[in-house]
Amino acid sequence: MSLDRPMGAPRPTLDYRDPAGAPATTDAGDVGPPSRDEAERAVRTLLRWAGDDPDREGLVDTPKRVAAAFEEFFAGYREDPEDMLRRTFEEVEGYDEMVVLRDIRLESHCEHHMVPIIGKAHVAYLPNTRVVGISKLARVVDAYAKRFQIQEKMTAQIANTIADVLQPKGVAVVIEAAHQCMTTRGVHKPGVTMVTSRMLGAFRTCSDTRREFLSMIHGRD
Ligand SMILES: Nc1nc2c(ncn2[C@@H]2O[C@H](COP(=O)(O)OP(=O)(O)OP(=O)(O)O)[C@@H](O)[C@H]2O)c(=O)[nH]1
Ligand SMILES: [Zn+2]
Repeated sequence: MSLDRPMGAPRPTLDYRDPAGAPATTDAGDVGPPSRDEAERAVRTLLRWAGDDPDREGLVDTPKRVAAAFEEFFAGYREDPEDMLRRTFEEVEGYDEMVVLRDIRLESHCEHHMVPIIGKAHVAYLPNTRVVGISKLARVVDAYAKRFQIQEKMTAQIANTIADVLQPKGVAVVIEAAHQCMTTRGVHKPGVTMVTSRMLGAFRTCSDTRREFLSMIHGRD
């Protein structure tokens, strides 16, 4: 079944570290993944650029630590979100009501400034005979969050992947997040939260369904 997809259906793109993908080339002529040593040297350069001495005791291991931190922050490039949703369960006694996972902690990085985007995601779907393990919905959120992102794209990617793999009657994703590029630099507006949503299928076409979802994520006691 096809879901209403007004903005097209971008598929997850393979990154340069995926063996199945072609190596990416940049304007600087870089091809393929840099070595860890290159990455650490780049961090040294940034430390010097910031005005500090990368050889002083407190900073000497920082390039190593930053490289290791990047492996955590950007683990999503090594994950396949579609694969996470392949295992489903059918013995649900005909359960066909909305399944909502709310308040999923979201940790991402802004692709413009490489600083954190911190917030929460709410994900819902209307099952079409099959359900998926709920942890998998949170894993899909992580797989897209742990990349360089803008919030709109991340919201759409999560919803589109769930729609493509589970083929449910509808999918809804809402993300509420604070962007450190706005709170700790630039325009300096602490407390501002960006809210994005992607509604597909019944969540898009049926206002009652959408309202039920929104009241489940916001109308709490
Ligand atoms: N739509 C959208 N914009 C974002 C997101 N994250 C950061 N931005 C914005 O991306 C824009 C980048 O603007 P530029 O003018 O290229 O960069 P800049 O000079 O650093 O801009 P300022 O942040 O205004 O200082 C800024 O307005 C950011 O607030 C996001 O997830 N979605
Ligand atoms: Zn930013």
